[in-house]
Amino acid sequence: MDGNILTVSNLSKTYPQFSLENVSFTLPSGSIMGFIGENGAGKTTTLKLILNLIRKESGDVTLFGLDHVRDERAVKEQIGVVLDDGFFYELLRPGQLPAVLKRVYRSFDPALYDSWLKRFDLPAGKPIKELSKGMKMKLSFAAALSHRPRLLILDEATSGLDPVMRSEILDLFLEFIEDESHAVLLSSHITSDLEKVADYITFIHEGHIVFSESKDEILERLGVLHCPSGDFRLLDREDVIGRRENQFGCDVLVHDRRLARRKYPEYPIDGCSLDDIMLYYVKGDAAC
Ligand SMILES: Nc1ncnc2c1ncn2[C@@H]1O[C@H](COP(=O)(O)OP(=O)(O)OP(=O)(O)O)[C@@H](O)[C@H]1O
Repeated sequence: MDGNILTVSNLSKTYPQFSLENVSFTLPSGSIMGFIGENGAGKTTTLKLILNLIRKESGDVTLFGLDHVRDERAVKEQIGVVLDDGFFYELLRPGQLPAVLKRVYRSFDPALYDSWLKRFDLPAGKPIKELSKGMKMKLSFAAALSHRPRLLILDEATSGLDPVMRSEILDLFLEFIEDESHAVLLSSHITSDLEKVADYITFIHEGHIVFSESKDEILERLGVLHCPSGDFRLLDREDVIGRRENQFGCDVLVHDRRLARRKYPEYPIDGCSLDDIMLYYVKGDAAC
């Protein structure tokens, strides 16, 4: 296996009104990747394709050096999954889950599961359907972590949690990847969380990958230039990702803020956030 826990190559899937086209990215061991994109961009579809929960049309997915379809059992044994679309065991109680989980995962560790229940303050005897959304999410984490996976795949898994619990889960991710042989892939709309913990950001827009890059590099490179609306046409189009008009003029997301500072010293240029980047790509207008 190379240094990547996950390699996705040219993954495609077509629904009647949506297609995911040639999605490719790699997730190195020892890292956390944030998967971002607007509602309906294709995040859940990509994660479900990786997990072989839905059938791909074309492309390859390799996890731990294994093929995700041919070696599905061995691959699943090493993944912890938390999806946002409900918990499957509503009628059971947390204390009854080990009986189910040990049939699914050979390496399921009941003592480890109990320790997660305690750490998350979860009642073993309460029916799952009576737990709050946040408690169900925490229970999903306990279940996902108790077979000692090497990769966590999480779809909007922190959105129902309060800020204190979210911060605890983010610390848990950092702890999880510490030994360099684990990794986390998480989709989230809470980009401030990703700014705190992600090493890489993969941005998907309308079924296409816009970029998959080191978070620090992307946040250091891109910037927002402010100019009077009439001056926008003076900028080289190749420097511009998108622009937004406001009452004071025009804000322009540029590919390289250092280069833009040299080329356009008359205009102020700021750094940008992941939210800015999504907003300009999704809603920004690049036309003069
Ligand atoms: N089973 C399906 N049949 C038809 N279309 C589907 C199906 N599942 C998803 N889609 C469509 O695929 C597109 C991408 O959906 P997906 O759930 O992957 O987006 P997402 O990026 O996870 O969005 P969100 O942030 O809202 O969760 C949407 O237009 C959705 O309607």
